[in-house]
Amino acid sequence: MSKILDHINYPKDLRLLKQEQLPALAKELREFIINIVATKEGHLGASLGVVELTIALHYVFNTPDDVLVWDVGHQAYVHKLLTGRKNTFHTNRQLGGISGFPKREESIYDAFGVGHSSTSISAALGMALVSQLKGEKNKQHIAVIGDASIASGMAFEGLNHAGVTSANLLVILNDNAIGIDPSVGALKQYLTNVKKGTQKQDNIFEALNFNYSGPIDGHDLPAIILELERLKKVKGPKFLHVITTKGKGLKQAEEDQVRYHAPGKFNAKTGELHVKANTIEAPKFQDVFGHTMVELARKNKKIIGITPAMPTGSSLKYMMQEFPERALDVGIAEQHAVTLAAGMATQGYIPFCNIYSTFLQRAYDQIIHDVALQKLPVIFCLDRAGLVGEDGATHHGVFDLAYLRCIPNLITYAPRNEIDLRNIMYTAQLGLKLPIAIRYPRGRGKIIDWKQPFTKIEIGKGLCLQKGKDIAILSIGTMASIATEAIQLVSKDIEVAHYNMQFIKPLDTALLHNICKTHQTIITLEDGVIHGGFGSAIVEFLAENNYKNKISILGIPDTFIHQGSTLELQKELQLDAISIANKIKALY
Ligand SMILES: Cc1ncc(C[n+]2csc(CCOP(=O)(O)OP(=O)(O)O)c2C)c(N)n1
Ligand SMILES: CC(=O)[C@@H](O)[C@H](O)COP(=O)(O)O
Ligand SMILES: [Mg+2]
Repeated sequence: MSKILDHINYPKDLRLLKQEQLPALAKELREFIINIVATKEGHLGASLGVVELTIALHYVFNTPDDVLVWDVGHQAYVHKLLTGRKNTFHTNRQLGGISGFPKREESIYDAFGVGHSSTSISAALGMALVSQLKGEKNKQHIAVIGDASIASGMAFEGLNHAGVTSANLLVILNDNAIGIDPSVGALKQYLTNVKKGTQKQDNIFEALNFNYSGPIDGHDLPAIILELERLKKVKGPKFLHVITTKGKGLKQAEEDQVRYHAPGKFNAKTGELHVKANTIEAPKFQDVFGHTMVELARKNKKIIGITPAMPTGSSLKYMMQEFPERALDVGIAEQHAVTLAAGMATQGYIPFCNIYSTFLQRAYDQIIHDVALQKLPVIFCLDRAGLVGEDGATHHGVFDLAYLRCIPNLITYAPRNEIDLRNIMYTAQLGLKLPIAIRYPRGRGKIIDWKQPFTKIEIGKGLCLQKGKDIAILSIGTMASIATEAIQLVSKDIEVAHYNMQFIKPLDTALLHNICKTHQTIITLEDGVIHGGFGSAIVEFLAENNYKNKISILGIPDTFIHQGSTLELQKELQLDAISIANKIKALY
């Protein structure tokens, strides 16, 4: 029997359906998403939770003329299927495929590019205000934002502004009471009370001048459609509170919402996760961070762990389990996390502030103004540094070396392996006079036996990993292991020296002088942008000291890098061992 979804490619097809057909379509959409995500991986729970809401939005509103902005965008799979991407959805998040997030160049239905949270209200308000200026009276501008994302500062800034405008803005709060991990904070408590009907104080959103309605059941299609039809005719800022269940329709995803946020491969029929064969693997850097935090916190009572909404992703959850009062999830609040850490450091405590490299971009002024300028010894642990893979351009942590290196007082270090990560964490909590940023990649390292006794690392010291007279490679962080492979590939013909500089700041200038004097040709290797990053630091050193060595900078070129597996991207960017070996040969 032909399915309803077979006949739907765009919202215009959807709008031809009778309302009674929509629940069946919702079921088909869930099956479609489950079947593909089960084998191709991706974000699951969030999209399963907004199937009815997405259908209703495209059914009632005249998209793309009415604009729909998804916050974060990890929940936009249904939107993608209903807006021309059903036949390419199997390429979701893969090299050359469609993006896992809404992206303007991908579709006119993707009104705004997303990936980082809490931007939707500001973006939709911007569009709404321009509509007003253009005299477009009936156009609606809709921001769909989750309960964790709305608690972020940026979202509040947008609400605060919108409330004093007459913009045609509809903010839809998709409240499923969870982010990736359970939502936190006073706003979450407020929303829970609203749901339970026990909220005593005034409605926050009405107090901000929004025409508020809800909470309504976000899986009840007739109820949502009725309410959206009503809101379509209301002018000015409106706020609809919708209650949904993350993972709706897949038992396991409803029951273990954290795991099924992005579950990896699973059995589409049973919902069971694929269990890996029992092989001994090197740990994830994240787990090295998480377990080391616990170990250090047991001995040093002044240590505090901070994460903005990523306790599971960062593995700070281990410390949260053992020391709940000293390990804090502050919600999606990167700026707050940094300044909170700064405040704690003024009191002699030792905050480890763990933030994904890409999300720390949000808190740039806080690093400069609140931490570095005041020489506060905050320990930044920058997770997901370098290429992150399938999340793509919005999430690669490739800018940090460049954006941190120019900040005075900030020590910047990239561990070569798991043991170095442990040791620098140990070193940092012994007491530094300055802040330090420690950046490490997503995923597994290479050392199975990583839990070695702690050793102090000398700040500002690089390492000679291999001597060689012909060419010197200067690597940073985990790129060292790719450099090692490349050197092996050419070792029959070329003697390549390998230095892992460890610190981008302060640079080991004594070692650099030595390298420049003994090697005519130098290659720098980093998993960050080549403009302003590690290689640039070495070029500056050469220029400042009048060295005339031949130098080649390998890293991320001056362009945004799309999605793909990290290995695929490394090959494409010629940052894999074979490409680097070829580069060495070409320079020899
Ligand atoms: C600035 C920023 N910080 C952190 C994240 C990581 N992140 C992605 S989704 C998410 C949770 C979002 O929760 P919510 O808004 O409630 O949406 P839901 O997943 O429940 O639909 C987080 C923390 C991000 N994308 N952007
Ligand atoms: C949408 C989003 O920002 C997160 O879900 C992100 O995809 C998590 O990335 P990791 O899988 O690397 O934790
Ligand atoms: Mg949520």
